[in-house]
Amino acid sequence: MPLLEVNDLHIGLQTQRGPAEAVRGISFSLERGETLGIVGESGCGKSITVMSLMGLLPSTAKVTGSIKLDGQELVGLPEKQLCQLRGNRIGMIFQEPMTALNPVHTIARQVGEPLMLHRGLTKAQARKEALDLLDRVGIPDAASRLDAYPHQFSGGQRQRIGIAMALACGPDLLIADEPTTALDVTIQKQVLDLIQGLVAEMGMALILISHDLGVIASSVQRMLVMYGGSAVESGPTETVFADRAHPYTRGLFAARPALGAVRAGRLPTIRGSVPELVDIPRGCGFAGRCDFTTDACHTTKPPVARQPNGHAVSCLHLDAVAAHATLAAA
Ligand SMILES: Nc1ncnc2c1ncn2[C@@H]1O[C@H](COP(=O)(O)OP(=O)(O)OP(=O)(O)O)[C@@H](O)[C@H]1O
Repeated sequence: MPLLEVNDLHIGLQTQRGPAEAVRGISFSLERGETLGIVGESGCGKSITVMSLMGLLPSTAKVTGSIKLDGQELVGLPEKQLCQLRGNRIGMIFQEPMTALNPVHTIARQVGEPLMLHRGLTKAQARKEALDLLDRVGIPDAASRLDAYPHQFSGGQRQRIGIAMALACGPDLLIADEPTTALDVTIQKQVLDLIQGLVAEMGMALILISHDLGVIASSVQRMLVMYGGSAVESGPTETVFADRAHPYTRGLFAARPALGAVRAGRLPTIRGSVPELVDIPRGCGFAGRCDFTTDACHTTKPPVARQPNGHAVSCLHLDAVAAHATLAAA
């Protein structure tokens, strides 16, 4: 049985322009210790998808479909039971570390709290464990800083504290939502290396959200490309990188600056922008921006074409896209 199994997940939200679907029938699974990256432009539904795994959606959100953790259904689970999973079986690292940290509590209390709540440790035991964790994530001189407050740390150190909190109870699944985006470029790699090292060491499964394809390439075994609340392409990372079968995936790769390359002219962009939720076409979400669109794309949801190696693509015009790619490469 997979550790996580998401099946036909739909998430409806209330927006200023009325109710709309932010996630439109997404399915994926994750084995124990497996790593999955989710990519896509801002507003594609990446965060909403992982928030639903944590039971952290707005109370007005309507969720249908299934999310199973070790076979246990999470959709519809009462808040009290979801709370027992959050921070215990599932840990989350947020883009902005202060999302997880409370500015008025010491870091010893914040890192130790999940251990008292979920593992029944005493205050003294939790403090000792917090010290070990803070050492492990690289907080210098952690013993003398246990009673310091979040604002007394740098951004990179705050993210390390957030990582210590997420890992405190040894979760089976770690979710990292753009964990380095808010940090200085100089420390982004250190924090990413720390997460990767801990994931490997602790044998956790990882879901990493990133808009940086370089980060995805170096960090995860499988990837899922999201657009308009749907998975347009997914599969082993190297296969998706090699094939780029969906026009949206191709657009993301084309818009990526090549490392060390001398740029001649402007970088290509994907024309148009991510539509508002209420404006996403009924058929393929990408229809409004795609060069291969026909009338059918606006009305027909493309079926998923799945290869034996797990590479899956949803597009009505796969042959035309592939032929165009071959011509462009020649
Ligand atoms: N609480 C909410 N109420 C209404 N709409 C929301 C809410 N949260 C997110 N949305 C909308 O849902 C869509 C998906 O948002 P989401 O944050 O999941 O995107 P994302 O792909 O993670 O982007 P980013 O990288 O910017 O976080 C967006 O159109 C967003 O405006």
